[in-house]
Amino acid sequence: MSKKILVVNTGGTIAMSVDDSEGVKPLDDQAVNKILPFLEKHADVTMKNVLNLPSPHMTPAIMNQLRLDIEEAFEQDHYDGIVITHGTDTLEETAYFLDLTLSVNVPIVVTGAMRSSNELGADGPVNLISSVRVAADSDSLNKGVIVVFNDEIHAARHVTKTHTSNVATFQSPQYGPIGTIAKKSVQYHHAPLDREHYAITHADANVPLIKAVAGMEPSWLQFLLEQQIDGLVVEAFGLGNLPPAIIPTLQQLLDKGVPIVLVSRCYNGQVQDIYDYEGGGRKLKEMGIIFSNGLNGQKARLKLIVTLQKTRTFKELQLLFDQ
Ligand SMILES: NC(=O)C[C@H](N)C(=O)O
Repeated sequence: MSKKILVVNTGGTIAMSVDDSEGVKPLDDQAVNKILPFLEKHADVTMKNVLNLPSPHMTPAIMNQLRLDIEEAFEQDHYDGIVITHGTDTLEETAYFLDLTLSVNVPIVVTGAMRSSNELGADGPVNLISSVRVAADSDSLNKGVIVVFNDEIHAARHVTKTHTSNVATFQSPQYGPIGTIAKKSVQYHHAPLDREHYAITHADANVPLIKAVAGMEPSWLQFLLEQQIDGLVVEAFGLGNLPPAIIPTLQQLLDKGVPIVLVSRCYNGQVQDIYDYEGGGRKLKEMGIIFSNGLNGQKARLKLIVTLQKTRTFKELQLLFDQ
């Protein structure tokens, strides 16, 4: 019997077309629907157009609404798997947010396209067919939310967009893909070891992300002191070190009870409390800054938005960021 798969469309280039001036725009009617007849060979597919957004318009609040829409659709009708089509710019963020929060125990696949629907060599149709095949494969159970793109399967926690235009843009720099898609089969090589789930109600915490650069001025960060923020993520240098000039600003935020999560600008490795000079990781740890374990900045921000609903205590947040 063929598996029941729900395809939830949210927009992105997969649902856009290129015009004569080479501008790419969202289509009124989602182009993804045209792919439906090609999916039916692989599963019993239902399509729902829930949004038609370029993914730079995505917000954590919209991601949370998407989670609720998926949970509601799943309650109404039991599906064997769910595929979400999404713009690639923030695809890793929505995939990771859903990985942390979605309480649906079937394969969840996120996909998209780098080339618009009417471009030669459009990658949307093949990515969508691969995603339906992966969602319908029982080996895809218990892998967390996965991203299927360019014949590869990636864990939401590790995948990131690495190229502005190449169809092989999605990579997991630290660990590689967890599986590949062959002409006739789906093959997993390994599974993500750590799975986390947080039951949340909303996703509206105000958490900015800042990136360290050489010669950073404290005045650039004045806005952090002037507005009410719930948390902060800082992309530090290398192993987790910062310019000493910004430390007093961070200390003021900590004194106000604002949790600060540290990640690295490097896309491999983890931040660690090693360097003992001014601004070095060891000093940052002593100040109470929370060290993340290998998440990139944009994902650490989402994890902080989610975990702030559980606790605001620095020590407890550190335990959650150790996972
Ligand atoms: N390839 C894409 O989907 C990029 C597009 N700007 C988006 O994220 O909506």
